[in-house]
Amino acid sequence: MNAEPNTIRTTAPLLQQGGRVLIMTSVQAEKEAVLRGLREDGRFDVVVAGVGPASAAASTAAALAAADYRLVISAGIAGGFQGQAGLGSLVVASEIIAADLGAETPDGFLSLDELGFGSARVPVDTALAGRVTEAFRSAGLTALCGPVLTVTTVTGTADRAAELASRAPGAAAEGMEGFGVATAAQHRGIPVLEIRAISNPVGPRDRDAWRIGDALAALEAASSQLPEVLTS
Ligand SMILES: O=C(O)c1cccc(C(=O)CC[C@H]2O[C@@H](n3cnc4c(=O)[nH]cnc43)[C@H](O)[C@@H]2O)c1
Repeated sequence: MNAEPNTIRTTAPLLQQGGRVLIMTSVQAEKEAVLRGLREDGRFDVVVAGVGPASAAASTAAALAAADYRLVISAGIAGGFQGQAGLGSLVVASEIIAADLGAETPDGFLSLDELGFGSARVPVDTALAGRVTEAFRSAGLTALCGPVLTVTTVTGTADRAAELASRAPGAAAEGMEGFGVATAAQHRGIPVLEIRAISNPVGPRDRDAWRIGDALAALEAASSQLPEVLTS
């Protein structure tokens, strides 16, 4: 490990002086959406990490061992919490939280932090996350900055959605890779962002209602803004 956990290295100006950015997606369709948005900007590498935090962490660690990066981004589609993030909108993580990493007790869930085994939260550079969110909005996209949860099981009931929202007040989205990508970046002292495009609501499972095409279009549009916002 090259840095203290929870240390955020300064991130500006990220893409100047030869700085490179690593973007991790879970599947090929997300990678292709990101690449379309980036329009062959050679300062970015986009890698498919696989689904779930373990595969994401292992893939990110391998990529970070192979080249120097100034920033790591976990990017993809995600579920949006009701009242927070609507279908086709974008969420930039203000914090990356492993929402089901802990222990169940008769009195409720205890997080890794409460158990005293480290932290289930990886901080982000909130100034950078805010700048990226503003850039998306300036481009006419619907975007918010809020906590993004990493789960190992996609939420499929209203009760589970409510339980997760109570563990992480203000939770905006849930995906399955952010905490894995962020942990690998944190171990090397490299700043991390998570950018999610909302394909479905977090709640009762209805796969037919997933709007993957709209989410991938939003992910592409968001990616097209990254070269400029990370240069300024
Ligand atoms: O079927 C397709 O065409 C397709 C295209 C792009 C992506 C997918 C996925 O299924 C990606 C899986 C990926 O998506 C994240 N995700 C999306 N919604 C949720 C959710 O409600 N809860 C948790 N994760 C979600 C997750 O990061 C998966 O790895 C399919």
